[in-house]
Amino acid sequence: MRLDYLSIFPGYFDVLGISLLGKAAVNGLVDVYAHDLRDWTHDRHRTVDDTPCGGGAGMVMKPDPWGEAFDEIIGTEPDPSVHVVFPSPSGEPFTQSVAHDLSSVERIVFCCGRYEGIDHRVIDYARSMWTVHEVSLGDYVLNGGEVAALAITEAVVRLVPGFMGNPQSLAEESFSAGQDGLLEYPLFTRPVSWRGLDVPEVLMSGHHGRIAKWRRDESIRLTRERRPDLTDSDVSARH
Ligand SMILES: Nc1nc2cc(Br)ccc2s1
Repeated sequence: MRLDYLSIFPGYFDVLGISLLGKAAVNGLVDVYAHDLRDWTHDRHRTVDDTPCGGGAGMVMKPDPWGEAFDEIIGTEPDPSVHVVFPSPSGEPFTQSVAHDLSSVERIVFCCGRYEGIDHRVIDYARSMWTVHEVSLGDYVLNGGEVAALAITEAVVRLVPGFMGNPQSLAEESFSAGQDGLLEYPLFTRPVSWRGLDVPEVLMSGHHGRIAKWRRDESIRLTRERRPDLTDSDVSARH
C-alpha cells in the first residue's frame, strides 16, 4: 500500500516512521510519502491561499497548486483504483467500515486542507479522476486535515493483512464485525486485586461460557448507555 500526504505542514507525517507504522514501512507493507504543497507554487511567497469569492472571513486554498501536485504525484489520467481522501468537518462519517474498505486498496492520497478549506473545484476535479472520500472524524473543527489524516491512517493500516501480529485481536474490538457493532466489554489483567478494586469473579472462574455471556452482557450494557445510536431496534431485539 502506497500512502501520499499533501500538506503545507508535511512534517506532521514524520511520526509515521515510529512504532508499528514504522515497522510496516520497514517491512514494505506500506510506503509513505509526504509532500509540501508549496513545492507547486511559483511566486516568491509560495502562496497557497486567497480570499473567498463572495466574501466572508478567512482564506481559501487556491486550486492551482493542488492541480499541479496531483499531476506530478498521481498523474493526468483517470484511475478509480487511486483513493483520494479529503478530511473535512463537512465530510461523511469516517467509520470502521470505511477503514476496512480502505485497508484493501493499493493507493491512498491524503489531501490536508488548512485555512477555511480547499477551493471546491479541487474536490470536483479529483472526483472526475479518482475515487474520492470526503470524511469527517466527528463534529468538531481542527485547524487542518493533518491530524485527521494521521488518525485515518492508523485506523486503516492496522487492518492491512500482515500488519497486526495477532489478527484475532482485531475481531474483538469495538465496532468490529465480530462485536456485532457493539462497544468492547471492559478489560482486566493481573493483579486480581488492585487498590481495593477486584477483577470480576466470573473472569477468574475459567468457565468460558459464563465469561462469554458476561462479556456480551457488558457490551450490550455499555452500548445502550453510551451509544444508543448504535443500537437500532433490530439490534436491540437481538440483544
Ligand atoms: N474535523 C476537521 N477539521 C478540519 C479542518 C480543516 Br481546515 C481541514 C480538515 C478538517 S477535518
